[in-house]
Amino acid sequence: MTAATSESSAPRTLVILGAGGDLTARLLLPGLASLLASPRGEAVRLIGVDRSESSNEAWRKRVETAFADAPSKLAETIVAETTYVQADVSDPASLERVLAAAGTNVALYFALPPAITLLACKALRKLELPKGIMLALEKPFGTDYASARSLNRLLQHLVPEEQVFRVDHFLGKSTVLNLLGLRFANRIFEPLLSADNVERVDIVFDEQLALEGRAGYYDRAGALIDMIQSHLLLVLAFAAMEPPASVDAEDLRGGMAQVLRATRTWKANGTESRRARYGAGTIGDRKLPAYIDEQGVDPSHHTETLAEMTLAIDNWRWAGVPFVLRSGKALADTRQEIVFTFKPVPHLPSGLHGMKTPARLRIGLKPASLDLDLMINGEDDPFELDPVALHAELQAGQLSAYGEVLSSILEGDPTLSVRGDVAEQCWRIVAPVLKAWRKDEVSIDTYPAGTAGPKSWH
Ligand SMILES: O=P(O)(O)OC[C@H]1O[C@@H](O)[C@H](O)[C@@H](O)[C@@H]1O
Repeated sequence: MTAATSESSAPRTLVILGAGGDLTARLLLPGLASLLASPRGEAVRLIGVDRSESSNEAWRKRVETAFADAPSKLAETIVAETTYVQADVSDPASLERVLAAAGTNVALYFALPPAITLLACKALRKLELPKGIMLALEKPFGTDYASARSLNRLLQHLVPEEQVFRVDHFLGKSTVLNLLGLRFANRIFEPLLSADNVERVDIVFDEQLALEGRAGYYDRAGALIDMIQSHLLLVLAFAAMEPPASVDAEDLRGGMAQVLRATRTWKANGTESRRARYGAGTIGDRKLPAYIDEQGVDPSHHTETLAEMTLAIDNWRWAGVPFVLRSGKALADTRQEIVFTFKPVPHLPSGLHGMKTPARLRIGLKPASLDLDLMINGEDDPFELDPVALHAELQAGQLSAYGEVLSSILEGDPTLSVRGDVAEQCWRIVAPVLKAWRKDEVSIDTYPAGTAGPKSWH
């Protein structure tokens, strides 16, 4: 695997910019703990950086609390040694202090909103960076195609591409990575996965979770940018890419870029897309207000909480097959899967009857599972077809998705991070839909929270 290594053999120092934030507490620190407690854990130094005044002691307590669920010797050492630096990351002098504290073998994790990450990168341009420094950036990477391109250009001035980690935790999900083994290590599915046999592909990520207090971020993003522009397009890349020669960073990311470059909205103007927003409702025993009544939401943003878009892939393998990507919040069920629906057989022998559902291959993202839906001869009337499902439950990986992502950053292996051109392609693909929505060419529907979406969509 391609690995950007530092010459120093000192343990890597992970510097979290935005240490006081929600992402650090909810995902990064628990992810780090899961990595440290696994056989892949290695010694690492940790420095927390934020603009608010705090102390080493208070920061240590936060780390200790976040590590509580996955204790390990390595975690104990980190807690004992970790330090906190108060700094304004947009100020070069402050960042210089941070880098001085970090030493030589450094990974800088920007756990910050995109606008602040941009300011921090601009400030870094004024400094001499330690050789081999890794820069890890959270999604969303830019706010559109143009801003993603200019952020990429800025990063190019800072470090070589293999030292940039555009984090998308879906690439760390064992269930997404399963696609590679399933497709490329078994002869039985791959030859079938093409326009010759597949009628459509659905990539669905429906959640019961609602806004969960994230208005500050979500009300500007919405379901399309939050889930489809980033995560689901990467899942599509894994589901549709050509078999790569290897799974190293060059081949895998090259394969993803190639298929995404061939991907476009089904209609050039993006008006085949659909969007909706939840109204008041109940999920289980949780009563939810309408999205627009959630705290911090500005109704004038017209933010959607459910988005669907249909894509075409203009290449030999997939020409004419619709890929339907959909994700929403506050829905009745958690349905998170990739479904390949196969075309009808060329000829059903006359006399065999009762063909109800097409054959389907379903890959569950949460929980990890594999299903093959088939029609076979029924028990009573041997010429009557009945549906049958072959079902396998798959083991989820030992590491959380963030544990996997952090492991690759600490090892300096960019395979599971988003390459710059891939991030740009993802923005290019959704651009017609964003434009159509801004111009109100696609109406915004509503659905009561806790239902399967707008009635008109069924
Ligand atoms: O199921 P996971 O791994 O938490 O991923 C889904 C989450 O992914 C995040 O990136 C989105 O911002 C969330 O809105 C979403 O809920």
